[in-house]
Amino acid sequence: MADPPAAVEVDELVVRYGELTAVDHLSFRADAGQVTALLGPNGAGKTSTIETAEGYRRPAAGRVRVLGLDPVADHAEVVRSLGIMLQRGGVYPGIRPLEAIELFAAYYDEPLDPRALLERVGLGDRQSTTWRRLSGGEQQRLSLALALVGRPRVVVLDEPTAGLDVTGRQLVHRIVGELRDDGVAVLLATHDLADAEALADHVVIIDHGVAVADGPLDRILSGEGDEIRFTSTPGLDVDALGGHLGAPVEEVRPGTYLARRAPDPAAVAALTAWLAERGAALGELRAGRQRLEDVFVRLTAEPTAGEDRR
Ligand SMILES: Nc1ncnc2c1ncn2[C@@H]1O[C@H](COP(=O)(O)OP(=O)(O)OP(=O)(O)O)[C@@H](O)[C@H]1O
Repeated sequence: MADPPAAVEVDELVVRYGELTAVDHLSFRADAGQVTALLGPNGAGKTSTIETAEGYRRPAAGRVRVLGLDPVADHAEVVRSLGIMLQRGGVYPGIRPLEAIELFAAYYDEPLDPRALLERVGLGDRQSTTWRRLSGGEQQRLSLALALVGRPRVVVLDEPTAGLDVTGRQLVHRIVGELRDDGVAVLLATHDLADAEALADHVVIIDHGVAVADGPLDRILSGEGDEIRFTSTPGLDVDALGGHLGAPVEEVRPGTYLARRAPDPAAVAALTAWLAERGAALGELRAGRQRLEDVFVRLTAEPTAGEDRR
């Protein structure tokens, strides 16, 4: 059976600025009821891709479809189905949160209730403060509310937790979870890899305009699978430990170790017994599943001269 149409489909997309190719034959899809994280170092091409999906930029080649529509040719229709959380403003500085939400709500046939939405983003007690006097985190919350008011089927969040306190961050996490449960496609561009690891179902990592990883989060984190990563006292005898485990062990950073063997319970037991015999500490222990940050760094690190990308 054919796959259902993607909420966002990026197909061999090329975006150029003069001589510079910012996005270079990029393909990926974001589906309904899923959070798709778009990750990449500064200048990787994330914003260029998102702006093309929003219809603000024309592809030099390839194409983008949002709910099967062309974001440039069908702009008005795409904008009605798309909720975009802008990083900065986009509203008149003298406007108050409730007014802003009511103003945006007027564009839609069946908007969410503005007062309830204001409460949902934790701004119930900021109704009469003007935008310019809201704190940075409060402005972020209002931007999120404005993205949601039209009940969008696709939501684009650009750094939604940047500058938010712990409560604000938890609130964004909860709302993203609710959107996913409601069948909304969420496209999340972020540099916060802990956020991406906590929220994403699907991950696309871009580097120099090219996808260097694209797949379900679980598959990306399981990677080659055959490794145990742990932290302990720096300077452990890795050769002796390797002999004990029957696999090479490397101290990848002072106090962070990688044992290249299948992370079965026997191997973990052998490792912890070896550490206990020497009175060595055990900090973080990751068996099989890598951290998204480690995968990201490995895939996007610039190779130094004479070194291959691993
Ligand atoms: N309007 C523009 N004119 C010229 N070059 C641009 C323009 N916009 C982006 N670029 C360049 O295109 C490349 C990709 O930029 P883009 O903003 O898409 O990356 P990004 O992944 O969103 O980066 P960041 O994480 O820093 O926001 C960069 O080299 C950037 O300098």
